Amino acid sequence: MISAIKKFVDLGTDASLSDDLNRRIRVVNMFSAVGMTVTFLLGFRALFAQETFLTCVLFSATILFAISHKLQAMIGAKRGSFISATVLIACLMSLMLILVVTGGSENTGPLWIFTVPSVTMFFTGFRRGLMALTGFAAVIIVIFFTPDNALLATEYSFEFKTRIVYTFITVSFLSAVYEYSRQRSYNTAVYLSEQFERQARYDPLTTILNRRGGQQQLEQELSRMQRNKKPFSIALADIDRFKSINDTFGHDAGDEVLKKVASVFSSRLRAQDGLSRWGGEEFLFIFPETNEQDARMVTEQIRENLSANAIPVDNKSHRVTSSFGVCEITPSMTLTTALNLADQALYQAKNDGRNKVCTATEHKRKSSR
Ligand SMILES: Nc1nc2c(ncn2[C@@H]2O[C@H](COP(=O)(O)OP(=O)(O)OP(=O)(O)O)[C@@H](O)[C@H]2O)c(=O)[nH]1
Repeated sequence: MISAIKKFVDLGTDASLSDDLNRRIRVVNMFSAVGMTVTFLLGFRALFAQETFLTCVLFSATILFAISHKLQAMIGAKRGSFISATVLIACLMSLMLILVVTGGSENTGPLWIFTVPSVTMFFTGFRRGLMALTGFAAVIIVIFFTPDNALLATEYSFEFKTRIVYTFITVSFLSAVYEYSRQRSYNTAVYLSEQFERQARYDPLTTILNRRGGQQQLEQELSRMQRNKKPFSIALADIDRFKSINDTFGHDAGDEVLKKVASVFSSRLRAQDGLSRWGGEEFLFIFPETNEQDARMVTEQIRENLSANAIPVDNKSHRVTSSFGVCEITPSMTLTTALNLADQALYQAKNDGRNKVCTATEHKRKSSR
């Protein structure tokens, strides 16, 4: 029973949608359930009281509430939720207009229209809600104040009608203010969480991904490889004798060099490749769907490009080189193993005299000699 209710309420929600949209979809579903139940029970009561018109209206509303619930799943979440919310609001407003025109039980029908502002605002948002409520208020005014009560099937005092209209406008205004500030707060919260997420993944100095961002990229690439079974490669790069740049020209010049090296590295990459700052003067490259030999070739071009062009900082040219360790990752390998192999290859490149590229296979061959 509980799982059936949960299924009904969750219909149309999806983890890929925003929390706000999923929440709206759930509320639309709950509202459909309440609308269906209430109109169905009232429809039965009207049937036994032999009020044919009211019975038809209420049962039609039950059907519309049920349709609005199904629409979300049929049309696809975002558009479906918009259409089903529109059907719900249209259904609610039509019921309210009938209550206003007929007076409902002992002329208390118009009191129900106060449910409209909050529901409309919540389901349709500030702008559309404001337009829908303005239209609804205009129709109510026309129904109430058409000369000789021509559009009313009952009679209300002038005082009652004006009070209802004033109060409705006030409640609508308050609901609009509430929805507006709710939307603003939600947008601010989303903006801040995106900023925090960005700060947590990017390196402020070089503006490329930091280690955390690189690690996430690696995990994404690993799961992609597990799906398509195509190996990919990584390369660890470490700037050669970077300490001497800091010691000779100062830490600020060192920072500038790091920024420029990151930009030289990025400029040689394909759109699908990844680059992150893995540590102080260490960088990680990810080459999707690339075997070790091809990754070696690309890395060799990057190495050549860096060493061939001096980096200008504070009117001085710095010849900067880097060593690289390349490793191909196969489906049977863990990331830790691959990073260790790339690290060992990198230190082999350092031992071989720096400004070199060494692959994990080459390192293995050399160390087994
Ligand atoms: N300016 C600057 N320096 C950094 C940063 N992060 C790490 N470093 C420096 O990078 C230097 C790395 O030096 P080492 O690990 O000794 O290696 P190296 O001098 O590059 O020599 P090899 O790696 O052996 O070629 C250290 O002096 C760190 O202080 C940074 O963000 N900015």
